[in-house]
Amino acid sequence: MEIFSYLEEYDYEQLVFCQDKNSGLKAVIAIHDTTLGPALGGTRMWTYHSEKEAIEDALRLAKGMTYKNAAAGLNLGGGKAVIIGDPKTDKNPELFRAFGRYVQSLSGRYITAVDVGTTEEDMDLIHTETDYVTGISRYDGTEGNPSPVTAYGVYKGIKAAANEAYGDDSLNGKTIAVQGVGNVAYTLCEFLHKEGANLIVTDINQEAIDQAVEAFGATAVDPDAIYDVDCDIYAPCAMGATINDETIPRIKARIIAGSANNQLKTSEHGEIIHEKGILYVPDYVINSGGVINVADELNGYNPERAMKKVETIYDSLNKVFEISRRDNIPTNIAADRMAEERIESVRNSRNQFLIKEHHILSRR
Ligand SMILES: NC(=O)c1ccc[n+]([C@@H]2O[C@H](COP(=O)([O-])OP(=O)(O)OC[C@H]3O[C@@H](n4cnc5c(N)ncnc54)[C@H](O)[C@@H]3O)[C@@H](O)[C@H]2O)c1
Ligand SMILES: CC(C)C[C@H](N)C(=O)O
Repeated sequence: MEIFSYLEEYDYEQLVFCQDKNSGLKAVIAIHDTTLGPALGGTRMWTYHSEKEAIEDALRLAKGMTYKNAAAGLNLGGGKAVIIGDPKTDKNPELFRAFGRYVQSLSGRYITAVDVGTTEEDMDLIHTETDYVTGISRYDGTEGNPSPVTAYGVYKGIKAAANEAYGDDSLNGKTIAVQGVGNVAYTLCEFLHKEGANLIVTDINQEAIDQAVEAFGATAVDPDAIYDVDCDIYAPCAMGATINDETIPRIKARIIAGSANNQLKTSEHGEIIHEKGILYVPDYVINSGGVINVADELNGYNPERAMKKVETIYDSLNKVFEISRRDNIPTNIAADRMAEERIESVRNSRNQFLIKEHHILSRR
């Protein structure tokens, strides 16, 4: 991988390598674009098979956050961090403190949060070294964990998609195949079950499957079988790139809508499913509830205000569907257009020199 040519191709601003021998920290922070404000995005801890895989993940996820934050109407840019390691066995307080010091060294250009493999407790440890962290436990009413709010936004987004595809947003009687029943998807299943949807679930963790079967009367299938099931909606809620050449011919759903980041292996896969008549709900729009929630901490957390903003995911998706229909383009391209227009309009209005720019964090 030629790093500088990759950064240039997708216009990344900064890539930071963080190493601390004592704690075993090996992390990468990627900052994609700070036109709209400081880059906000979570920290993922994962057992990457290679350093290249970790760098690529950080870069792809950071770009996704630029689009997510822009589409959600937040005054924030996009960034993401990955820590190389097994979240079950490689965590220690010093590792997160060391990581926190690297976040602090960026002076607010990057603000971190929870992602796969990290928790509110980890954010608290990071917070001992830096203020540039959200999702910590001191905020009343949130518990710091954005997953339930993300789940609510995904639920609203699935309803918007049902309305677009079927002319009615009720999910009663719809069969929904949920891939990965972790933090977000378990709460999502609660909403879907309450509304009368039939659930098919899978996970690589048998305990998570058992819980969903027990609580929601879900039907369990093996991880690879989820692509073959008869369903109305496929909800990818585990890792990315599950919509690819191998899986598309197998997916029978009319709608693809879930919480996972970077669901499409490449943008071209969005075109292929569009041509097949599958309604793809752009991941970074439907799963923006969590970042909307933690971003509210930057203004002094107000749960009602945060939830009101999360409700707007329904309307944002309607806008995406409208652009897609109007211009006859895939929904992923329509969402990109919406986000890029917002970034460009701010970029163009920021052409005056200011001695000291106003900073979103100045209110903290
Ligand atoms: N937590 C949030 O607020 C939030 C916000 C936006 C996006 N997301 C994205 O949503 C997805 C889920 O996040 P989460 O916080 O629920 O994570 P999580 O780790 O709690 O849940 C993921 C689940 O997927 C399972 N899984 C992993 N690989 C699998 C596979 N191949 N097949 C089936 N199951 C598999 C895991 O065992 C786990 O139960 C991630 O892609 C994350 O980036 C999360
Ligand atoms: C809470 C967010 C800042 C991070 C979250 N994992 C996301 O991808 O949106």
